[in-house]
Amino acid sequence: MQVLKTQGLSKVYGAKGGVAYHALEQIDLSVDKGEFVGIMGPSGSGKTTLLNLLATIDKPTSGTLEIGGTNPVSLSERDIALFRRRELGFVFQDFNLLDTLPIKENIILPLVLEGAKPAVIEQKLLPIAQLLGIQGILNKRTYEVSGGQKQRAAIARAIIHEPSLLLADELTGNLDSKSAKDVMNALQDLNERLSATVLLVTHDPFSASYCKRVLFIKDGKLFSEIRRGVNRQAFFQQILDALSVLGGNFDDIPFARA
Ligand SMILES: Nc1ncnc2c1ncn2[C@@H]1O[C@H](COP(=O)(O)OP(=O)(O)OP(=O)(O)O)[C@@H](O)[C@H]1O
Repeated sequence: MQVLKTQGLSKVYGAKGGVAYHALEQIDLSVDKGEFVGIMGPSGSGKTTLLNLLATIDKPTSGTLEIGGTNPVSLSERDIALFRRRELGFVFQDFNLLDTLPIKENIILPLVLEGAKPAVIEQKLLPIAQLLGIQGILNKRTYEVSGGQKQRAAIARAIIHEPSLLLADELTGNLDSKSAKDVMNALQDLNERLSATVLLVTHDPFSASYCKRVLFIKDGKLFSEIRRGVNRQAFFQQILDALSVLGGNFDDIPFARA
């Protein structure tokens, strides 16, 4: 079953009056339920632009977009906000947890916003917390837990309402290598055990090596695609090779890590 489909998706900045800049051109992308897809590309290649379109934060100049069978571009502002809340989960580089709330309250927020009953909330919370290895920190405040634990809590919050698609933006960017590994292993478990559909935008070949498929974009166009076999380390090497063919400017790539 297809969760995400784009056809000819394009974004031109400054089209009205200013100098037109084609940030994304004719992106055809399709992601099935349960896939774990990475998007990589040099600085300025259009990754954030693509993510903003998929996140329904920005609208395409042309082309079509479907998430879970709905074209969000056709919805009213109010319905887009609801669509985003129900159909999408977000994980960001800087966690975006609310420091005034305990970890548990942060995680259950999407269900509280939906008016779910306390019993239903408890029923959904524990299995996800266990899967992500954070059941022991649910009553702690955000300042009492590590960066890796914060990010795993953010992943739990992004998935607890069972969205069609989980969008992750540089989710290991603020983590040391041990925490990054824990977070990526947790995300992989989530993808495999719950068939969660994940789309990850990253500069980091180590994080990307956890994906089953990585797409590379360059100058706003899809450039190439590689699929992972059984061996993650071998895929890491394939990603490095693909990046060197891609060229361009990559900031802070930790080439040594596998
Ligand atoms: N609001 C905007 N107006 C005009 N040009 C923009 C705007 N936002 C992005 N761009 C341009 O579009 C291109 C793609 O930008 P985008 O932020 O999507 O790249 P990126 O791949 O995410 O880069 P990075 O890895 O550095 O974050 C860049 O050349 C950028 O300068």
